Amino acid sequence: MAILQHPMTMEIDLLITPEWIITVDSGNQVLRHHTIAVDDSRIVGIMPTSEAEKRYIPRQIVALPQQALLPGLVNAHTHVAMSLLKGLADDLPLMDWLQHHIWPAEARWADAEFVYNGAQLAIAEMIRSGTTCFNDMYFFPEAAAQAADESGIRACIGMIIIDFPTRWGSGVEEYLQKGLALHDQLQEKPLLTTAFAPHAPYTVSDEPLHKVLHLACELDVPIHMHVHETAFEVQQAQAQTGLRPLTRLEQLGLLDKHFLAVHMTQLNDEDIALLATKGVHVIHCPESNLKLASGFCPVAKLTAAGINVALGTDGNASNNDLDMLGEMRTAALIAKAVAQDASAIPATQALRMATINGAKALGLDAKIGSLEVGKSADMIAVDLGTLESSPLYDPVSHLVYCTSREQVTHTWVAGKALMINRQLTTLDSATLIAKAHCWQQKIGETS
Ligand SMILES: CSC[C@H]1O[C@@H](n2cnc3c(O)ncnc32)[C@H](O)[C@@H]1O
Ligand SMILES: [Zn+2]
Repeated sequence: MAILQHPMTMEIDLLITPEWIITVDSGNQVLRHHTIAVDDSRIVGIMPTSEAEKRYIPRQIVALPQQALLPGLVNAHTHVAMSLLKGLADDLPLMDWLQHHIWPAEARWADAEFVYNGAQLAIAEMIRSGTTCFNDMYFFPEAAAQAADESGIRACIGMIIIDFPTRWGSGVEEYLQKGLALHDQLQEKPLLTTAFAPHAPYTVSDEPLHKVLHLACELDVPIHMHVHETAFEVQQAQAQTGLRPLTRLEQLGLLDKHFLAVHMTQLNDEDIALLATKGVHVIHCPESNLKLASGFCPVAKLTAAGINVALGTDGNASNNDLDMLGEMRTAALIAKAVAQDASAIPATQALRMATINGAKALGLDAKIGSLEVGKSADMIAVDLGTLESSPLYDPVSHLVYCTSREQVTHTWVAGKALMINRQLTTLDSATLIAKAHCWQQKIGETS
């Protein structure tokens, strides 16, 4: 028997009707009484609910009467495996923390299993706090890639370069060769991309940077590096070479729209003009910068100069969480203090930094970063009907200034639900906690 259908009806995977849709498109729209339609991993429609109900025959319907639906958060700089070192060494400045605590611990413990277990733990924390894409820099990137692939999260995996031998390899040539092999392998993984990740100006010499530049151009992938993180870094480079690190990178030809400069707490007006002219992306990690007392990134000045500023948590050993909602709030608050201007980085701008700006930095903005027809369905739902969120005049204000990560109820990547009503679908929390305790016992005994 033929079933009569509306002439325009279409079978699709999923219809979601939240209380608010925060698009983060160019108009920063906040829509009510609207529904989002998803099919085959992509957003196929955003329209008034009454219209969507007529137009689609969904295989699944999700009603979110208290929630805001927004693009998944993009953590544009992290070291996922370092979740296993969370709280191991606190209250120290960067170089003391790295040289006397973190590097020795990594030399002892950071093998493939450590990276795989740490990455799983971090990915679970990120999915639970609304991050749908992360940009990583760490040894054994193939283990982080495997954890990301199995979990269903989107990730940009760093092909690291550092001048000294580590458990992952004997030096630059081996790192490059292993990184390129991983890049080839990941071509068949639609959610995984790669970036070159030379560690920092003080740990990577000119020759490897030349090679990175050449290969990054050939493969058309971003380059991601810690730069101008502390005053000491800049002073030491000037004393040793006569050049500020950023000037050296410019002379090497690295600065362009493929370059992601992480931290950037030490910037003068000339540096800012250079970044703007070259189209460099700045990745701001305010909580790591605060905890290590590294300095303040002048985000309001960078934004005013037209520079794309995205947000990262940095690793769990310097933050000590991977909470992008919290990072967004810290970024908005600290920008006002640094600029001595309460209007610096308003809530809409902070939300863009945590979403579309991260997507732009990673070269993924045609795919993710906003809720628009044609983009991948990387989305999160946040409960704004809680006591803490009441009353509510402006959902974007609440998302930035008064929402905790426990209010994230659902997380989707490419249309697949990775968390439903706070239950992870691809990872088992109890197993991850047990594994973390095993590592804690091993590492704790020796530190
Ligand atoms: C080459 S793998 C990444 C390497 O970076 C270290 N690291 C973590 N956080 C920071 C930071 O804020 N500045 C510099 N280096 C950092 C991490 O421990 C790995 O050794
Ligand atoms: Zn870092």
